[in-house]
Amino acid sequence: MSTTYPLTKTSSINVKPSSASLVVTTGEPAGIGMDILLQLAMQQKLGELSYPLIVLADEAALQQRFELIYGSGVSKLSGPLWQRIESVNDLQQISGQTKGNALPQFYLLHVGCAEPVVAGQLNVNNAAMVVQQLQIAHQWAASGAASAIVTGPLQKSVLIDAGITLEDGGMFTGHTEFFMQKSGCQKVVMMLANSAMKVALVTIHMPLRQVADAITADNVRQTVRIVLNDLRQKFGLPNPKILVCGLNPHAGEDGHLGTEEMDIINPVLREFQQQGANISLAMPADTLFTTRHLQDCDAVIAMYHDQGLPVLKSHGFGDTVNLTLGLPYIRTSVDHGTALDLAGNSATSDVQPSSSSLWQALIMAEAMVHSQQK
Ligand SMILES: NC(=O)C1=CN([C@@H]2O[C@H](COP(=O)(O)OP(=O)(O)OC[C@H]3O[C@@H](n4cnc5c(N)ncnc54)[C@H](O)[C@@H]3O)[C@@H](O)[C@H]2O)C=CC1
Ligand SMILES: NCC(=O)COP(=O)(O)O
Repeated sequence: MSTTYPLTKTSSINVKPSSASLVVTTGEPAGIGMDILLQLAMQQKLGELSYPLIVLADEAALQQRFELIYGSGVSKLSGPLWQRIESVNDLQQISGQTKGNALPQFYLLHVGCAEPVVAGQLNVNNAAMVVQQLQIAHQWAASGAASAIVTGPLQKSVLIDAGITLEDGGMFTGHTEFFMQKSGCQKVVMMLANSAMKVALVTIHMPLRQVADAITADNVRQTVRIVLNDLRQKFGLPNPKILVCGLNPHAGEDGHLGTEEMDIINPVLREFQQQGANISLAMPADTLFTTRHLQDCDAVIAMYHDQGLPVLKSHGFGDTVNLTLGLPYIRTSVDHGTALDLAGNSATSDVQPSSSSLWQALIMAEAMVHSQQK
């Protein structure tokens, strides 16, 4: 039997009795972000979360994506997928209404695209809507109206092509830098985590040619400080063991293959060792990432993006979480990009929710909110 549209409902609804909520940005509208959210909703996963989900997306694009993936007649739909709200305050106002209707899987705040969305086709004219989602999410999290931000993937290149910049006028390089600048932080750390390992980065989105110059004592020191602090506070590890990659092959081979380890990285790491931190000196990255070293270590600090992340993703692409350490609020994200080749493709509709990075990012954000509320 098929169920007819609309998928939203406008009558009174219940929300879970909590003041906490997770705000989800769906990111690039032509990409896979909305698809994965809809899959989780269709598989009744989102209702398992302890906190209501407020999703930022263009409603027409969301409806259209649903039809592309599932067709226009759906037999599995036992309740509304979403309830449209106009502002985060609506969640508080509707929380008292209990008329016995089934809960929606999520609450939708419509953020309109300038032009119709075509799955898989980037449109520079819709880039402003992507950044608008980030601005709303930041405002809500910074004001405490939302408890955490969970981001879907965006296409950095289309934002750059649209002339969108970071707060300081610099190139739009990613969510991490966007939220850092919006929050007035001087430094945050990108960490990716899965069941095999956690990898944090000293430098994030920059050309390889600039990386060596960005490995300064101050940068390494701030990275280690933030990682230690957040492993203690967010992951409940009172004395985490951290291994640190060198920058150069063989960690510089005693200065014959580069001197950053001797001159910059190790002096900073010795400061932390002297303060009692369980942290290594710079190790050759190729052998650091072996089972013997990884099995009893809590986190790895890598010097640059493609030193650490390919190893991590080879152990769990699709169920890794990207999180930002050092922000004044919780922010988790998917590990994958916009996957334009998969957007709107019905073949993705049977993805296993437990192996979805968005699901992992949601449950990690939920666990962090929960531990903060204790
Ligand atoms: N969190 C974010 O906003 C991220 C955004 N990006 C951005 O995404 C854009 C595209 O980047 P790419 O390097 O092509 O990476 P990508 O992750 O979009 O795609 C790489 C390959 O992985 C596949 N793939 C991606 N997600 C998948 C999923 N959930 N399940 C199965 N297969 C999946 C794609 O089909 C493609 O073959 C870039 O603009 C990049 O900056 C990349 C990583 C994270
Ligand atoms: N490799 C992760 C990535 O590029 C995502 O970055 P961000 O948008 O979370 O800053």
